[in-house]
Amino acid sequence: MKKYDVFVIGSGMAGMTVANKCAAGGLKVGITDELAYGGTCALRGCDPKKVIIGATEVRDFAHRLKGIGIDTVPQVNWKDIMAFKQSFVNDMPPKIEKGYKQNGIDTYHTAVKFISENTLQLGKDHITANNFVIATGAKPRELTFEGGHFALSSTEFLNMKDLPGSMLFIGGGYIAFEFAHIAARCGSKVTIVHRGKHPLKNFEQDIVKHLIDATRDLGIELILETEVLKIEKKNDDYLVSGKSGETMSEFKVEAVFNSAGRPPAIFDLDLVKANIAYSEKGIEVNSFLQNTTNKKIYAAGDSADTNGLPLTPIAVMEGHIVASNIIKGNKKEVNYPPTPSVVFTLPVLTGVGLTEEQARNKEVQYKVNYQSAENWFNAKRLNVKQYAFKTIIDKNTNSLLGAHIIGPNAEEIINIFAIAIKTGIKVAELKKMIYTYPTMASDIPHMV
Ligand SMILES: Cc1cc2nc3c(=O)[nH]c(=O)nc-3n(C[C@H](O)[C@H](O)[C@H](O)COP(=O)(O)OP(=O)(O)OC[C@H]3O[C@@H](n4cnc5c(N)ncnc54)[C@H](O)[C@@H]3O)c2cc1C
Ligand SMILES: NC(=O)c1ccc[n+]([C@@H]2O[C@H](COP(=O)([O-])OP(=O)(O)OC[C@H]3O[C@@H](n4cnc5c(N)ncnc54)[C@H](O)[C@@H]3O)[C@@H](O)[C@H]2O)c1
Repeated sequence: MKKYDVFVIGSGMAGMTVANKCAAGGLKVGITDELAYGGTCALRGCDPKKVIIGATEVRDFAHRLKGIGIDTVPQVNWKDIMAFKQSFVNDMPPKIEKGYKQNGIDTYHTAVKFISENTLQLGKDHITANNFVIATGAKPRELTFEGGHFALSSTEFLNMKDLPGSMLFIGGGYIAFEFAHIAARCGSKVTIVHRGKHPLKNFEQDIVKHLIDATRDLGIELILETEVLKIEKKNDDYLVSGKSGETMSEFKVEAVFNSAGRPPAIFDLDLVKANIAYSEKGIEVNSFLQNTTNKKIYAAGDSADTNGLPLTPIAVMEGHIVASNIIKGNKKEVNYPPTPSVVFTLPVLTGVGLTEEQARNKEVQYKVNYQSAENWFNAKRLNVKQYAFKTIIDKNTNSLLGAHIIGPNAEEIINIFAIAIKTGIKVAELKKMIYTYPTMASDIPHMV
């Protein structure tokens, strides 16, 4: 039986970070993944999505300036942008595996299961290790209603050879909004069906309202307070049934996508055999990211039940903490800085720190600046309809508690607000900074 100091399950951002750092720290490391090395972000998430969005940004910008400087709005060439996207995806797995080999890491390509507290079944082989790291990420929620299996995943969206003429997204979260905007700008007729009253429920709802307007302006049908309960195949189409109160509604589309959430990918690992405590949210861990019941086990990224958001930078951060605790003993406790989060629609929606509702529920005196900035120079020169912000300021310390923006380049600007919250810089100081002009950042002093 092969024995390792550390064996990592899952080669996404979390697993890769742990494996490379532990190997650099002199430990004997093995890693396995049931899919190609690279994980969700690089192969079927953030990166390929962002490459495709590049093309839709050109179309969106041209559309805004049509008749005021631009004559024709270009079409997105789906096949070409998909080929460009694929060039990034194809590069990753061999590059990552080469890096592992150079670092002396043993590489495997098999799904694993625990057979005891310190043994894994890997194909026909057994492997033992002083520490195991569960970094298996998350998978699309299984849709258990009738015909749920007809719904395609976000991965299948990112691999579509041709764009269907119409499509429906189940659930109104990140994936639905981002992919719906891509598809609508590439010419598909899109519907989003969300069960709750408020889509993107963890974002500042006054800012989400502007995205709802922009989404409907784009021609996307956004159906709220409706739960999808059935999908039927009707010749080449799908009939999707939803329920809102006592009212049933039906939608006929060429493709249906499952954007109903992503639970942790831990339920096939036979965790009980290894005495590993877990919940629906992931592997249960203490502040060192070590499992609460089996001390040989650590977890990082989307598969760990932590207070960190299921986002790439958090997976990387947790990976570093796990590696450090394995190498040097439990010394580093996880402590999440203010985490900016982005919905890559056009316009971009983003936020960091407390929402107004969260501030209300805390014992803190705060003031709110909420304003539409559609008449500001930046909105007018770019001809954007949706540009708005909400900042929440602690009245006692005069520092920022939260910032929420929809508008051009908001995905970049929000990082400045994240630094402001983390450092506790006074609003007066933030206002006194010199910002390049005319840029989106030059609006910051007027937002606080
Ligand atoms: C469509 C989409 C878009 C996203 N966009 C963004 C974004 O723009 N920004 C952002 O910050 N985050 C984004 N995310 C979230 C981000 O991708 C994840 O938070 C991040 O990839 C988590 O990294 P991880 O290492 O925990 O898991 P993963 O990257 O999912 O890696 C886990 C790996 O474990 C493997 N695995 C699972 N089970 C087993 C098993 N039993 N045996 C062996 N291997 C196994 C999987 O094959 C996978 O490769 C997006 C997610 C999706 C789905
Ligand atoms: N830009 C980004 O950072 C980014 C982009 C994409 C995905 N992600 C990550 O991926 C995760 C999963 O994204 P997601 O969009 O699938 O999930 P999500 O959790 O953001 O949203 C899913 C929504 O679907 C609703 N829903 C579930 N079943 C339904 C049904 N039968 N009918 C109607 N509505 C239903 C839920 O109420 C929920 O609000 C996110 O939590 C995020 O961490 C991040």
